[in-house]
Amino acid sequence: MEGGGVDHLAEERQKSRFDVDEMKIVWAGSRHAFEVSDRVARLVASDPAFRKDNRNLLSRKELFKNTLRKAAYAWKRIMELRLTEEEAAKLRFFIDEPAYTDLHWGMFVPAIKGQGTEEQQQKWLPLAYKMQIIGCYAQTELGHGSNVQGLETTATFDPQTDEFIINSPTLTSSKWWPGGLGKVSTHAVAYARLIVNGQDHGVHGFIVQLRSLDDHMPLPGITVGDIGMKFGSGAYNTMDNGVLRFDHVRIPRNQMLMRVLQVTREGKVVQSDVPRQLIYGTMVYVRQTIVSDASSALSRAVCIATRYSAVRRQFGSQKGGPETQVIDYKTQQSRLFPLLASAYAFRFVGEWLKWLYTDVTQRLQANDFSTLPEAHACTAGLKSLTTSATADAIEECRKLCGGHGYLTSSGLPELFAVYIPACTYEGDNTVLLLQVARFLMKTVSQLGSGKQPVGSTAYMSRAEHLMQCRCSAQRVEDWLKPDVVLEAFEARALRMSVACAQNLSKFSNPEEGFAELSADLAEAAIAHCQLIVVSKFVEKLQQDIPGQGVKQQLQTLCFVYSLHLLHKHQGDFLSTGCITPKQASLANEQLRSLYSQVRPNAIALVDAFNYTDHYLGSVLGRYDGNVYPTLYEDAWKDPLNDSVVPDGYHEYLRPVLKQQLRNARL
Ligand SMILES: CCCCCCCC/C=C\CCCCCCCCCCCC(=O)SCCNC(=O)CCNC(=O)[C@H](O)C(C)(C)COP(=O)(O)OP(=O)(O)OC[C@H]1O[C@@H](n2cnc3c(N)ncnc32)[C@H](O)[C@@H]1OP(=O)(O)O
Ligand SMILES: Cc1cc2nc3c(=O)[nH]c(=O)nc-3n(C[C@H](O)[C@H](O)[C@H](O)COP(=O)(O)OP(=O)(O)OC[C@H]3O[C@@H](n4cnc5c(N)ncnc54)[C@H](O)[C@@H]3O)c2cc1C
Repeated sequence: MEGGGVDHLAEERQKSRFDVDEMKIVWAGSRHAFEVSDRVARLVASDPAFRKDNRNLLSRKELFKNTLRKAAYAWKRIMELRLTEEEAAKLRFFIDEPAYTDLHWGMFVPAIKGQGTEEQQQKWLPLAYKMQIIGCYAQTELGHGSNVQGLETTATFDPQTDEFIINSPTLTSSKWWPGGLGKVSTHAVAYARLIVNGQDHGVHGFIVQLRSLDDHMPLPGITVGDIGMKFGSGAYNTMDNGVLRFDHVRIPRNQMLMRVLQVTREGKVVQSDVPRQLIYGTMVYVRQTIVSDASSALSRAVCIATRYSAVRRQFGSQKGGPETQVIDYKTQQSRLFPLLASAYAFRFVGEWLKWLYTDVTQRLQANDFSTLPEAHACTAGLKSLTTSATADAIEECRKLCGGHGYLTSSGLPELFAVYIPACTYEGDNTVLLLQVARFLMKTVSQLGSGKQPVGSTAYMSRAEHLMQCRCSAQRVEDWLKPDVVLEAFEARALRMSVACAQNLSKFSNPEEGFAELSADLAEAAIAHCQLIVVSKFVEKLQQDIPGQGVKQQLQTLCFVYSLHLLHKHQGDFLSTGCITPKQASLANEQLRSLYSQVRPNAIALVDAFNYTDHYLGSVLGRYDGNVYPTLYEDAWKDPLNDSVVPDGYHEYLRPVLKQQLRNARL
C-alpha cells in the first residue's frame, strides 16, 4: 500500500501469480468496502494526531490522557467529515487503540437497542448517539464473571416511590472489569438481580447514571475507579477497566430494560413472549464482531512475519552468493503458511457469522426465536476457536521473526498484549466451548426423533452414513477434493459428539456426567467449530470470484487450512476411524506440496490485506522491506540513548567499578 523508496520486496512481488488488486476486494468483502477501508486507512496514517509509535514510552496517566485526546479528535473528525457509520467504524479500527468508545458503541448502545422497549430506545439512544451521555456494560463482578446467574448486585423494587434500589451487598458484588467504567462513563447498563416483593426474578439490565453531567463527579451512593494496570506496557492500558459499588442508589422504574420482562407501577412482574435469553443478546452481537476482529489481528501478525521471513537470510550461501531467505525453509513454511490460511479462513467465517447474526436479528424482530440457540452456539464456539488460534498465532509469529520479533518495534509484543484478553472477555473460551457442547448433546439426543438438525448441525442428519463411512482418498490428489475433506471433518465431528453422548448416557445424573466428561466435550465442540470454518471456506469457493488466479490461490489456502488441521488433530481422525494412517500420510504429503504453491505468492497474499505501515506499526513488516536501517535508526531513538553515559552512572555504576578497582589492587 505504501509508495516511494526502494522496494526490497519487489522481486518477491513479481513472483506472484494472481491479481492482488482483486484479492484486496475479496479480503475487504466488496469493492465498496475496499474503497472505504483504503480511504480511511490513508486518512488515519497521514494525520499526526493519530501517531502511535510512542505509546510504550508513556506513563499510564499520559497514555490514558492521550487516548482521551485521540477519541475526542476522532469524534470531531467524524462530525466534520460527516462520516457514515461504516466509515466511523473503520476509523476506530485504523486508529488501533482500545478506548471507552468501543464499549459505548459496541455494548452500551446495542444493550439498549436489544433489551430496551421502543419508548426506552427513543429516550436513551439519541443521547448516546450524540455522545451527550457515555455508557459502559457493567455485568462482571469481583466474584462472578462466567456465571452470570451468580451475580450478586440487587435491584429491589420500591413500590412507594416507583423506583429500583441498586445495591452492592458484598465486596464480591462490586462490578469489576467493565471497560470505560473506571474514569469515563457517565452511565452504565448495570446487571443486577431483580427483586420484587421479596422474590428474586434473576439478572436483568438497568440504566444507571454514575457521574454528574456537569462536573463528572460520581453521584451519591456511587463508588467508582480504575482497577489498575494490565498485562504489558501500552497495550490494553489505554482502557479504563473499572470497579463500581452501589450504596442503595435509587433509579426510576422505567430505567430497567423491559423488553424481556416488565415491572408495572403496582409491582407486578409481567413476562413478555420474548425468551429470557435475549438478556444475553449483547454478548451474542459482540462475539460475532470478535470473530471478524480475529482475522484482522491474525492477518496483521502474519503480514509482519511473512514480509520479514522474505527479508531475513540465514545460512546456505552457495559460492559466496546470498544466504537462504528464511521463508524458504520448509519448517518456516509449515509454521507460517497455515497461519496465513487461517487468516483467510477466519475472514470468510466472520462474513458468514455476520450474515447469521443479521438473519437472527431480523427473525427476532418478527418474534421468531427459533434460530437463537444456533446463533448462540455458533457465535460462542467460533469466538472461542478463532481467538484461541489467533492468540497462539501472534506468539508463533513473534518466534518466526527470531530475536527481532521480541523488540517492541516489531509490533508483535504490543499486538499480543492487546489481543490475548480476547480469549477471556466476552466469555472465557472453555466456558463457551461447553455451551457449544451442550447444544451438540441436545442435537445428538434428538437424532432419530424425526426432528431434523438444521443450520450448522445439518450434517448430523446424515448420521447413519457418517458414522460408518470410510474415507475414499487413495492418492495424494484425492485430498484436493472438497467432498473428501468435508466428509472427513463431518465424520470426525459427529463421531466425537456421539462418543460423548454415549459416555454421558452411562451417568445417572446428567450434570455429573457433563462435568466428568467436560474435557472430551470441549474437544468435540472444537471439532464441530473447525468443521464450520472449513465448510464456510469451501462455500466461499463456490462463489463467482473474479480476477486472474484469485480463486486458485483461495483454493490452495482452503486446503492448507483444512489439511494442516487434519495433520494437527490426526489423533482424532484416526481414533474415530475417519481416516487410516496411510490416508493421514497422503494428506501430509499433499500439504507439503501446497506449501510450495503458496511460497511464490506469500508476499502478495499478505499485501492483499492492504495494511498501511502506520496500521502495522512494525519495522519488520514494512511494505518496502527496508528492515535493517530502520531497526538501527530506531534503536538510537530510545530515551536510554539520549545520553551516552546513563543517568545513575555516578550514583550506582561508578562506585561499583571503583570498588572493584580497589579490590583488584589489594
Ligand atoms: C457514528 C459513530 C460510530 C462509531 C462506531 C464505532 C464502532 C465501534 C463498534 C463496535 C466495536 C465493538 C468492539 C467491541 C469491543 C469489545 C471489547 C470487549 C469487551 C468485553 C466485554 C465483556 O467481557 S462483557 C461480559 C461478558 N461476559 C460473559 O461473556 C459471561 C459468560 N457467561 C455467559 O455468557 C453465560 O452466563 C453462560 C453462557 C455461561 C450461561 O451459563 P448458564 O448455563 O448458567 O446459563 P443460564 O442458566 O443463564 O441459561 C442457559 C440457557 O440459555 C442459553 N444461553 C446462554 N447464553 C445465551 C446467549 N448468549 N444467547 C442465547 N442463549 C443463551 C443456554 O444455551 C441455555 O439454553 P438451554 O436451552 O436451556 O440449554
Ligand atoms: C480486558 C477485559 C475486558 C473486560 N471488559 C468487560 C466489560 O466491559 N464488561 C464486563 O461486564 N466484563 C468485562 N470483562 C470481564 C470478562 O467478561 C470476564 O472476565 C470473563 O467473562 C471471564 O469470567 P471470569 O473472569 O469470571 O473467569 P472465571 O469463570 O473465573 O474463569 C477462571 C477459570 O475457570 C474456568 N471455568 C469457569 N467456569 C467453568 C466451568 N463451568 N467449567 C469449566 N471451567 C470453568 C475457566 O475456563 C478459567 O480457566 C472484561 C475482562 C477483561 C480481561
